[in-house]
Amino acid sequence: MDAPASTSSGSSSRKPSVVVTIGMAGAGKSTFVQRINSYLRQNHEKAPYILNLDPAVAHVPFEPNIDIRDTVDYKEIMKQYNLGPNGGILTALNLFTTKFDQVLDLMEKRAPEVDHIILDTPGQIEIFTWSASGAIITDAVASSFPTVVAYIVDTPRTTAPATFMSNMLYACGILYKTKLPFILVFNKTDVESHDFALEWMRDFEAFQAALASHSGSRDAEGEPTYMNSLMNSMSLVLDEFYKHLKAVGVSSLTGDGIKEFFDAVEESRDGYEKEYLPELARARAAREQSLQESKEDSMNRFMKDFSLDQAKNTHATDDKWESEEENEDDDDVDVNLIDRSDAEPWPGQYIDVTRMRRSDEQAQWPRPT
Ligand SMILES: Nc1nc2c(ncn2[C@@H]2O[C@H](COP(=O)(O)OP(=O)(O)OP(=O)(O)O)[C@@H](O)[C@H]2O)c(=O)[nH]1
Repeated sequence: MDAPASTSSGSSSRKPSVVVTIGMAGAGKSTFVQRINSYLRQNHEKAPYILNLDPAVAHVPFEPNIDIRDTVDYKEIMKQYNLGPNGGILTALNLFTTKFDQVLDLMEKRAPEVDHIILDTPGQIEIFTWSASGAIITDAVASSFPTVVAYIVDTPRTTAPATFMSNMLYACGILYKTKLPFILVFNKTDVESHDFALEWMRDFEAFQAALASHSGSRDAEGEPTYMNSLMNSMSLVLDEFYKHLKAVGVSSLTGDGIKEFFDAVEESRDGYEKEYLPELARARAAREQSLQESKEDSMNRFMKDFSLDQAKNTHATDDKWESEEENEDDDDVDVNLIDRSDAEPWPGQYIDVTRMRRSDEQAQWPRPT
C-alpha cells in the first residue's frame, strides 16, 4: 500500500494538516481536491475532511463535509443585494465567514479522527486571496492547525514566459500575504510536463533566454520591448521567492505526482512550526503591546484632563460624587421605566424638563394642570 508520509507519525494527538487549494479559474482545483480525496481514501486509513468554500460552483466531484452552499445561496444574495456574480460570491463568502467560528469548532471536533483537512476555494481567485474574509478564514485555520497553501497552476497554459511570470507574481503575492508554507502544484502534467517550469525556477538565465527567443520580445528597431526588460528584471527578483517554496508536478486526471505532493505537505509542517508559528506569536505579542500602549496613553490623557478640570473648578468633585450614605438611600428608590409609546401619560408621570425647549422670544414651560 502506497501510504503518504503523514501516516508515519502514528501519534493520536497529532493535529491534521490543512491544505488550502488556491488557483486561477480552470486550473483544476476541484479535480485536484477530488484526486487527493480518492488518494487518501485508497492509501490511508483516514478519509480527509473537506470544505467547499465556492458558493457558485454548480457541481463538485467530491462529497464535502462542509459546503458553503448549504449555508448561503449566492443567487438569492445577488437578487437581494442587487449584485453581479462576483459581488454575490464575495458577499456569500463574507456571510459564511461570520459563522466561521462554528466551522472551526466542527473542525476541532473532527480533528482526532482525520489527518488532512482540505479547503477548496472559489474559482475567482481574487475573491478569496484579496478579501478580508479569505484572510480571516486562512488566519483562523492556520492559527489552529498546521496549514499549507497549495497553489494550483495550469501547466499547459503557463508555457509562455509572460504567462509564467504573471502566475508566479500572483503566487508570490499570496505567499507574502499569508506567510504560510507554500507548494506550487503544476497540474495537468499528463498534457504538458512541468520540467520547463522547474528549469526556469532553478536558473533565471534559462528563463531570460526563453523570454528573448519568444516572439514579440523586440520592437521594430530590434530593441527589447518594455515588457521584456521588465520581465527580465522580475526574474531576478523572483529568484529569491523560488527559494521559499516547494514545487511538484501532478496530474489530477491520472493521479501522477500525488504521493510527492503529500511528501511536500509533510515537509511543510516543519516550516509551519519553525517559521509560521513563531511569527504568529511575535505578531500577537506586538499587537498586545500596542493595545496596551494605546490603553495606557488614553488613561494618561484622561487623568491629565481630569486633574486640569479639578484644578479649574475645585468644587466640582464635591458636586459629582455623593456620600455613601446618600447612595444607600438611592438603593430604595423605585425606578419607573417610561414607555414613550404609551398614548396617555399616567398620573404623576415624570416630565423631563431638560427636554423642554425655550423659543427665542418667550419661555414655554408646561402649565400645571
Ligand atoms: N488533462 C487534464 N485535465 C485536467 C486536470 N485537472 C483538471 N483538468 C480539467 O480542467 C478543467 C477545470 O478543472 P476544475 O477542477 O473544474 O478547475 P477549477 O480550478 O476547480 O475550476 P473553477 O472552479 O472554475 O475555478 C476540467 O475540464 C478538468 O477536467 C489534469 O490533471 N489533466
